[in-house]
Amino acid sequence: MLKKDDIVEIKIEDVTHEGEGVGKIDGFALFVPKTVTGDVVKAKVISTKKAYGRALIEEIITPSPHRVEPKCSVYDDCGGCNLQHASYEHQMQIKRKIVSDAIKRIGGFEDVPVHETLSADSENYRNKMQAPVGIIEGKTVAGFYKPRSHDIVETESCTIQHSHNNHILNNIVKAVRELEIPPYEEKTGKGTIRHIMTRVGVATNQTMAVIVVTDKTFHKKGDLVTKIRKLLPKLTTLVINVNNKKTNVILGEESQVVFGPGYIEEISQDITFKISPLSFFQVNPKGMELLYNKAVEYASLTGEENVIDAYCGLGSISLFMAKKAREVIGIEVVPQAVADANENAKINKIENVKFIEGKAEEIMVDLAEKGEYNDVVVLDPPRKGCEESLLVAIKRMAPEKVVYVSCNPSTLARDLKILCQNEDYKLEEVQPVDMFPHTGHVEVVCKLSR
Ligand SMILES: C[S@@+](CC[C@H](N)C(=O)[O-])C[C@H]1O[C@@H](n2cnc3c(N)ncnc32)[C@H](O)[C@@H]1O
Repeated sequence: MLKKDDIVEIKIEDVTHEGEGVGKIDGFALFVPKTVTGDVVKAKVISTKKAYGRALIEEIITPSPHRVEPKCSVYDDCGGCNLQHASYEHQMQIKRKIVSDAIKRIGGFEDVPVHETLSADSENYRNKMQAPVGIIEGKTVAGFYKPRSHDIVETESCTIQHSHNNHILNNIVKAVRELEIPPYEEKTGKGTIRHIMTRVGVATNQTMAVIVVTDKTFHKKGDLVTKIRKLLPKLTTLVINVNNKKTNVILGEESQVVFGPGYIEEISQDITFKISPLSFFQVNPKGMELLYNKAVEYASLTGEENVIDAYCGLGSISLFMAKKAREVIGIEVVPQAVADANENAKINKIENVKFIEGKAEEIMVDLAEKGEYNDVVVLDPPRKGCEESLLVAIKRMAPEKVVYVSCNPSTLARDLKILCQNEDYKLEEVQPVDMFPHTGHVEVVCKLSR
């Protein structure tokens, strides 16, 4: 039985859905971050449970043929990426296997085709950055957390971020540092600046910065705005967001637009999207197009269909589908996202969509009880997946097609199993899409038919 501080030699046999390598010692599973299948490493055990433990690399004895030199200078410490040490080709194989394993093990589907992972941009692809601000050795810094901690790793040039995001972050941190505005300290609850969020409209070149603070009337606010305007003359909008709660949630509910419109726009396949600070928008615009085109293909639209887009965010899938369907109804819980969705329909002169604000599980149950019929239901829930009541409501509604988009293969497989119980639906095919290169995350789109 292994115990903490043991040093072991281990061959890595697989990579988990969290992007960690895993091997076995006498049947005991050991998870070793930043390893890849085929590595043989010397590792130090840092924690153990009954059937598994975690260990950190001490030395790479034999590197896997899939191992490459990470591009990022802070990769070893940072918790943002965890697969940069694997060749990009191999990352795509890892992700396909993660999806395929979940579909088989959790969903119980043996013979469903899981296609090769689709990929678009793999470097500087992220259009959104959320960086915590803190102090290291007396210096104000921003970056990302170390794995499983809230210790900040200073990051000036994140290799997966769009260059505008890095530039904006560095300059706002410079301004905060020069003005000596205190960063928020989680332990004491003191200080002002909590996070800096930046967003880029890649096709429009519009940029947004959101500074998350504990108090909207903070000392030197005017000086900070003046400095930011000087350092970042091309920044198109600046928003102050107030979050004074003891919470891991980054954005608070109150936002104040300092200059510009308070949102940015992105254009994708001739559709313009207005994106507000609190609205969800896919982080990899090129990957997003691959994903949505596949979702539209799986919906098999002919122009006659009524579609429900549950968990619609600011209406992105709804608008993609609306061009090829009779009508689309989007359902979304965040009021600002619904406001954006309505605005987006208007901007793009798309009239066959409507958006309902509320919880998808409640609205779908309601629609099913009223006997509403729809031809296609699209699901794109957050990581925790769908409520069972929503899946049962879909089965009552009995649309011909369900298109399930997910960023979590485990909850996806759990939900697919429920949809396919009693052969109500058949899972036809599964398409992984690499929306998050160099991290363990993967997006999936599935086609189900009655
Ligand atoms: C993964 S995002 C997908 C958004 C959109 N389909 C897209 O591709 O941009 C999930 C969305 O579900 C929303 N959401 C979370 N819980 C919800 C619920 N119970 N009912 C409706 N929407 C919900 C979130 O606010 C978010 O906009």
